[in-house]
Amino acid sequence: ESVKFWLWSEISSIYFSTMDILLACGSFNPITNQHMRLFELARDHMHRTGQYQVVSGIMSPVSDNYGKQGLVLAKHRTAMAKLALQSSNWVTVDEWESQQPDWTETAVTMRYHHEQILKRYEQSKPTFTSSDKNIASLSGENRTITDVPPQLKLLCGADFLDTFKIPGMWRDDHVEEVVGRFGLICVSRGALQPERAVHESDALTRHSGSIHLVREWVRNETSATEVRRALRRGMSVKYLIPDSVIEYIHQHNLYTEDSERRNADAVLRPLAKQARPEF
Ligand SMILES: Nc1ncnc2c1ncn2[C@@H]1O[C@H](COP(=O)(O)OP(=O)(O)OP(=O)(O)O)[C@@H](O)[C@H]1O
Ligand SMILES: NC(=O)c1ccc[n+]([C@@H]2O[C@H](COP(=O)(O)O)[C@@H](O)[C@H]2O)c1
Repeated sequence: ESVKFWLWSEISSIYFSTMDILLACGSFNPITNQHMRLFELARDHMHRTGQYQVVSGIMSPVSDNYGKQGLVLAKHRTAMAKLALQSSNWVTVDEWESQQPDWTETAVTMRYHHEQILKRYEQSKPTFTSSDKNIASLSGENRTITDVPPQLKLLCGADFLDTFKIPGMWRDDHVEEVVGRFGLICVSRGALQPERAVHESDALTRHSGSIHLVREWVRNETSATEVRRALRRGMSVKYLIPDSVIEYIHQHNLYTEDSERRNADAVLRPLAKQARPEF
């Protein structure tokens, strides 16, 4: 009986779940342990619904012309993220966004990754007989559902959700696209109230079925800003970010009074770009 139950639960989880790929966009200036925890928390949450199988995660550092104060070069932010994520067997860093000549809207980054996923899916899709059409392989954690391509979802923290309501920060059609077409997983952050952010936005409420709110019970208020502040003051950031990243920062003398002044008077690129009437 227990074998029967096990088989049933295995097969049903394959048949009834959707494969998901999580994409986190941000400065990662520098990457922190909590950035990596976001992926773990989101994956556990999605698996517990019984409806989603998270197969991989992508971290996409923003490009140099984002205009955020203290932003160090993308090549360093990417290198640090790669060092940190050496410890993950399912999350990788993607450089496409960081290498674009101008800052890229998150909806556009999502379109790019969505296309890449579809391409890879089409290339790797095996052919099936009608009887085994849904199951490609059933081998431990590598099982795949092949008649539906993986879905891309945006992964973020609660402060990201709050940026949707900042005037001029997001185009309405991009919010629709990110949330409605793709879907969003938002992890709580400190005292922020993501439920309220959804409630107070008509667009987010309309698509609340595609928004997954994850509660982080071990409240962790690590922020890259605080990490940079500690580094400038010569204080320890050990256990907030991986040792390999600390070493990289010291080797390249990355976070200094000077680096923090970078973009100090700049307008954030989304605000400047979206303010242009022809855009
Ligand atoms: N402690 C945290 N809890 C939940 N989400 C977080 C946390 N830190 C970062 N995030 C999320 O990670 C993503 C990338 O964040 P980002 O690179 O801006 O880091 P940050 O720590 O917020 O940086 P900064 O302090 O410079 O604003 C965002 O979606 C953000 O909400
Ligand atoms: N209109 C948009 O697409 C839009 C606006 C603001 C921020 N973002 C993105 O959100 C992320 C925010 O990162 P930070 O929290 O580091 O500022 C970045 O990846 C940025 O590109 C997108």
